[in-house]
Parts: sequence; C-alpha cells; structure tokens
Amino acid sequence: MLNQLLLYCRSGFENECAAEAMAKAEAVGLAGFVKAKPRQGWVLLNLYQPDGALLLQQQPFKQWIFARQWVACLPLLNQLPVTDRVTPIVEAVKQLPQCGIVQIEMPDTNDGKSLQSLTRKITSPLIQALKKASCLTAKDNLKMPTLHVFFISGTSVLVGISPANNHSPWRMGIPRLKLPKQAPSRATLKLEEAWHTFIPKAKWDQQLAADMTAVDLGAAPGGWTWQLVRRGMRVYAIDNGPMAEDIMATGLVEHVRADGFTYQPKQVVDWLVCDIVDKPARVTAMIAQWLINGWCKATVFNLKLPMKQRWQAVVNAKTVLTEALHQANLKRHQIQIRQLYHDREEVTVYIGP
Ligand SMILES: C[S@@+](CC[C@H](N)C(=O)[O-])C[C@H]1O[C@@H](n2cnc3c(N)ncnc32)[C@H](O)[C@@H]1O
Repeated sequence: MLNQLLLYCRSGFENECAAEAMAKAEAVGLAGFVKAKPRQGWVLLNLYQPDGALLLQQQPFKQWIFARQWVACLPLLNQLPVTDRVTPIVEAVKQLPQCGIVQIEMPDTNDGKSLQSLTRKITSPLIQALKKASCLTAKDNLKMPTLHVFFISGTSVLVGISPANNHSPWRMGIPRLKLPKQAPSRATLKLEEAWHTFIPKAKWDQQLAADMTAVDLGAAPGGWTWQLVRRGMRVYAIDNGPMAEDIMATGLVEHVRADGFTYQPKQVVDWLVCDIVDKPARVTAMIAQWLINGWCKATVFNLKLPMKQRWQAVVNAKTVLTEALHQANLKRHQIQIRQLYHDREEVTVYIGP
C-alpha cells in the first residue's frame, strides 16, 4: 500500500509545497492531508486511497512547482539499529517493485548535511544487499523505477519509489551545476538550470540555436546574457546598471539603458528573459504583453515571491499567463513554473513550444 507521497522542497517552502500537494491531489479526486514541519525540507502527503501516491505519480512531474522530487513511500522506518541499518531497510524494500537504480538521500537542510557521512558509509553495503535480494537490478537500468532511501535522521528513514522518466533525474532533486569561471554573476546558474529543467537536451540545438536573438531585461552585470551569448545568440541587454566588460567585448551584446517595463523590441525576438526583481503581478503583466503582442517566441523569467501568500501569488501568475496565451492564440505553448535549486525566494517560469 503506497498511500504516502514524500515531496522534497526548498527549506522554508514547506507550506507552499503542502498547498501544492493538496491542490494536485484534489485535481485528480484524491483526498488526504499533509504533514509538514517548517524548515525540514520535505513534506508528506497522506492519501486516504490505498496506492493513492502511485495514482498521483501518473500525472506529469514536470508540472510541479515546489516539489523537487516525489517518492511514493512506505510508512516511516524508525528506531533503526545503529549497528545494522541495512537489514531492516532491505526487508522493507522487498515490498516495493524491483528498481533499476537507488538514490540514497537526505533533506537539503543543515540537519540533512550532518547525515552525509552516514549516507556515504552506507551506500556500498546497502547497494550490495539490495542487489543480492533482487530489489535492484544487477546493472543500472533507467527504464525501471528509482528507489529512494531518504534518511531523516540517523535512525529513521523513508523508502519508496519514483517512476522512470517522470521524476527529477537528479539526486535529491538538485542538479549539480558548476559556476563557469568567466560568467559575470552567480545568477548565471539560474538560467542554465532553467534550460536543463525546461528544455530536453535533445532540443537544445533547435531551441537554443546560435542564430537566435534575445532580449534580457534586468541584464546587469550579465550572467543571463552570458548564457545566451555562450549559445551564440545576439542579445539586447536592458538595464540602467553596468554590464561586465568581457561580455560586451564579444560583440554579440547591445546594452540598452532603458526601463525593462516599457522597453519594446524593434523586431520579434526568439527569447525574452527577465530577472528583474519586482512585484510578481507587475512582471507577469509585462510578460503577458510581450506574448499577446507576439514580441517573443519563448520566455524564461523569474517571479520574486512575496513574504506571505506565496502559493496564491504563483496561482495568480499562472492564471494571467494562461489567459495571455489564449488571447495570443498560442495553442502549442506550455507554461512551466518551478522553484529551481538556484532560486531563493522566487520561482522561474518557462513559456515556449
Ligand atoms: C537580479 S539582477 C539581474 C542579474 C542578471 N540576470 C545576471 O545574471 O547578472 C536585477 C537587475 O535588474 C535591474 N532592474 C531593476 N529594475 C529594472 C527595470 N525597471 N528595468 C531594467 N532593469 C531593471 C537592476 O539594475 C539589476 O541589474
């Protein structure tokens, strides 16, 4: 019986993840309740329907905003003997379908970090025991479910599964991106992560092509522009602040000192990206105008979330953007919203084909 769905999230966003979980369950006619403690980096959705978690996992994971990973899990295993944690974990895992790979994980919090040496130590003996018990295939098989062993303390663990090709492919739901040395700001990683998250790698050459044009609103000092230029695009960088010299030296960037909220492009561009920190409703209304006027073909932008009613702010933004796509008659465009690992008090939105 897999009626619990474990959701990993950014620490501090448990309430938003819980609100999202309840909304997703309700949308498919499932009832339940969420257990969420502040700043623990995960929430647990309990569904009244046996195997409710598996039913929910039939929906697309990429439409979740605050959940970094989802795991249909067994009841909590606690009081694991510190002398042998492996045996009870394997016994529990025997109730699950065979998996093709295992992720041994913990919450993305300071408490979680203190479990790193334990998870490192247990990895090899646990994998061996899981393979011996045929809980795991002998060789990694990404077409089979992923087994998650999620330590919440040294003696308690949640174990469960996520479906192949409908989950986050990254351990703990976190992509490990390296800050490129030449990039002018750390913010560069937000756009890079957005592409990894929203655009399948096989489509990068087509959707992030060298002959494309882009507008970057709130571009300075140029971390996002740097990503666009790295793909060979020509970029209009809109910001009253200074752009990094190196990026201007590429000859691919035109720096326009203007207000991003009133700037209009001279011709249609392939990409509009925007990292201006302002009220989400104001940014959303501006992006909606770009879509309705057909000024860009695709967009990635950030929404800085207010302190309160953050879930509602995201729901409102989605409503406005859905209406804009409808008005623009962009039937094949999709809206994806996600709190990326490199996002703090914000979410990133992708709208494109
Ligand atoms: C978070 S920073 C952008 C960082 C940038 N994406 C990067 O990767 O380096 C926000 C930028 O928005 C700019 N900004 C704020 N309000 C703006 C507006 N109304 N029009 C244009 N730029 C604006 C600020 O000057 C600031 O440089």
